Amino acid sequence: MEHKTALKRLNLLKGHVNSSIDARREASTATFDLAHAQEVLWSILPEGYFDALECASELHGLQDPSLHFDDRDKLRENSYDYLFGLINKMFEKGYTSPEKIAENIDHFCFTINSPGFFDLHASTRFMSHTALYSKTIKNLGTERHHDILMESLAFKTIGCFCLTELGHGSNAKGLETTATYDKNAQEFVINSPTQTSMKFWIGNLGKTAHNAVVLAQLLIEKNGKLVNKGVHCFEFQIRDEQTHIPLPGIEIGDCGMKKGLDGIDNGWMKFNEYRIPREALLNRFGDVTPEGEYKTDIPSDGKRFATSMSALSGGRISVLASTSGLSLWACTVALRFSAVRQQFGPAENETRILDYPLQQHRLIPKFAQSLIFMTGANKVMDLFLKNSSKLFEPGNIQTDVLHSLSSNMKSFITLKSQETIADCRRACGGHGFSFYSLFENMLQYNDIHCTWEGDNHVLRMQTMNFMLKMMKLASQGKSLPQTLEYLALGQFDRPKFSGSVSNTDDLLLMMREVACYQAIKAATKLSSCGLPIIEAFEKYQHFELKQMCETYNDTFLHDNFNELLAKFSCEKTKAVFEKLFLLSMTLTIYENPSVYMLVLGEDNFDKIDENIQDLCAQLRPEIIELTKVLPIPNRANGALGNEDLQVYKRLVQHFTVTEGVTERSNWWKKMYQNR
Ligand SMILES: Cc1cc2nc3c(=O)[nH]c(=O)nc-3n(C[C@H](O)[C@H](O)[C@H](O)COP(=O)(O)OP(=O)(O)OC[C@H]3O[C@@H](n4cnc5c(N)ncnc54)[C@H](O)[C@@H]3O)c2cc1C
Repeated sequence: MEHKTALKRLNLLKGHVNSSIDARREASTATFDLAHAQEVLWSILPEGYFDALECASELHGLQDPSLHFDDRDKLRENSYDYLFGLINKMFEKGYTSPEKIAENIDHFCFTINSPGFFDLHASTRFMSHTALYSKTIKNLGTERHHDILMESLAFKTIGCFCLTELGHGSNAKGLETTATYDKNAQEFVINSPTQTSMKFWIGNLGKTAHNAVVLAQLLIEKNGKLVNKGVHCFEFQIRDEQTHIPLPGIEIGDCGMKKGLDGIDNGWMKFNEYRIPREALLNRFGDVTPEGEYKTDIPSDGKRFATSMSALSGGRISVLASTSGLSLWACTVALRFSAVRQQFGPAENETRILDYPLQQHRLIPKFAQSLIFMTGANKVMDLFLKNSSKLFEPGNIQTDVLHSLSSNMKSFITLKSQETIADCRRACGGHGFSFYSLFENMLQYNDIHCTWEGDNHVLRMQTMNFMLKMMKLASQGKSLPQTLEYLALGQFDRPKFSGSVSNTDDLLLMMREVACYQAIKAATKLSSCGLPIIEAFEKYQHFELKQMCETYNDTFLHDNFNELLAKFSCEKTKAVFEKLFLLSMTLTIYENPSVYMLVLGEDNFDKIDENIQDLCAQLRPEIIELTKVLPIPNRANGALGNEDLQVYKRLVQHFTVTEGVTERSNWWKKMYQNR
């Protein structure tokens, strides 16, 4: 989309910005071209990002998420209103349609991340319904599931995706729900045979979903015995259309109190001999004939299951986009607040806390790092969309590359974002603890990003396995996927750094060499420790193997940002982004001394500290204007982070609109009982 159109739309979302003295002062010190910076950065966003935001801005009551502090039930209702309101507006304006979404569900999901700035619960609903439920029908279903797919994409049927059970989540192959084929009735009988087999944690299930995709062990009868054909997906109705009560044979409930994300109804479900038609099986990769015979083109149960699950990477990539957005959002709020907040110094003109080097060191490097995360997330989205039509092709290496890359990135970035958001909250002192700062919302939402769409540690193990396979290819001189080409450097010894720690090319080369060295070191450790491979893998998972994965992540992210720098045509603007790039690399090195100290040597490592200080000081005059480069709607920045920097005025506005703030409590008499 044209940058001008995007800017117009983002301005729509700003509301009226009354420029304050603080805001004018900060804008006056910046040296880069804001419009050019936006043009470059927004060019990597998925097409349609601003369509969804524009529709969101037109919905009543969505002006400021920090004014939404309803009770649990109201939050849930509101998030549904938002979901339906937004999608209907997008249909009305012709920005999308059920048919367009069907062409590429992942693309739709990537664009629908943006309205999350207004309501994170509604974003979750979109994801549970579209990225999990509808997408599974599309990927694993066939022609016979077309109508139900289109109903779901028209948002007439709301669905949920039921993999996790009380006893199993990560180990999906171990789940216990059964689907036994009854050839006389040509039906499957769904059962929850044990307490631990009840479906659990399922988003949209507790109170709202009409239908479900349920994963269950498929059992068919052969020679008088039940044979398990492994985990398969089934799509069926779970609630009565007239009463919304669960159908006979199904029990559904709410998972109860959670540590947050109350606007989404996570639910549990138990089956007691619940019968569904044979056609409910999503039969793209395996089918049961009416006579009860199992048919498949992929005979290996393991391969069939892996193929079925492979397209779920899209959900994980949405998490990447969301977590990097949350991290930048938190930095924006904390930086803007810090540019106004004054503590100590001369009585008549106290110092702004962002002018203290300490506050700069806490926030500016995190901003740089989060920006690198965001560009990396968008790169993976782009790669995924370009390859999405081929992801199911047998033997397509790109499927494994994308799966391992996105798993690895999710495992590191969600955790770093969590630290960043928590740091930003503390960097705002007491006001960071206020609901109106929005940090608590961000923290809760990002926290679950570390677990859903695959537990971070479990995901990282999958990357470890893939990388070890790639190491074998590298040792045989075979070609490698582009993201892992550095493995061919053959860096057996610890690299020796001879460049300058202020030169991004030198640091980038070092990062690649270190990543290769760490991978060779990990593979050598595994093969030489004398343990069986599985034991060795488990023993070194948290050490050498983790470092192999972390340096892969660092290398991918910084290589990618380096490519983006080539898109800047304005030298002054490029210079500012080069500083951010150097700062992010420097922070990465600083945060991982056990890997980088021996490579750089003590003297160079000391210079890293100095570089952080210098770069923060150089970026201080730019940083508040830099927050405007982000595609975050201003209205979503709560009381502390508005672009107009009128922090105190907004805080007072926020806490005074809360119902009953100045009223006497209804238990006030108790205050007098001891008198
Ligand atoms: C709010 C919320 C919404 C959700 N929505 C859905 C949904 O819509 N649909 C759905 O199907 N599921 C959903 N889930 C479930 C979620 O996907 C799982 O909780 C997640 O995949 C982690 O699985 P688990 O709970 O089985 O964790 P576990 O695998 O039991 O993990 C527990 C701990 O054990 C560790 N661990 C596990 N295996 C190993 C190993 N081999 N070696 C070493 N350590 C290990 C993990 O790292 C983790 O720290 C949701 C969960 C939540 C909380």
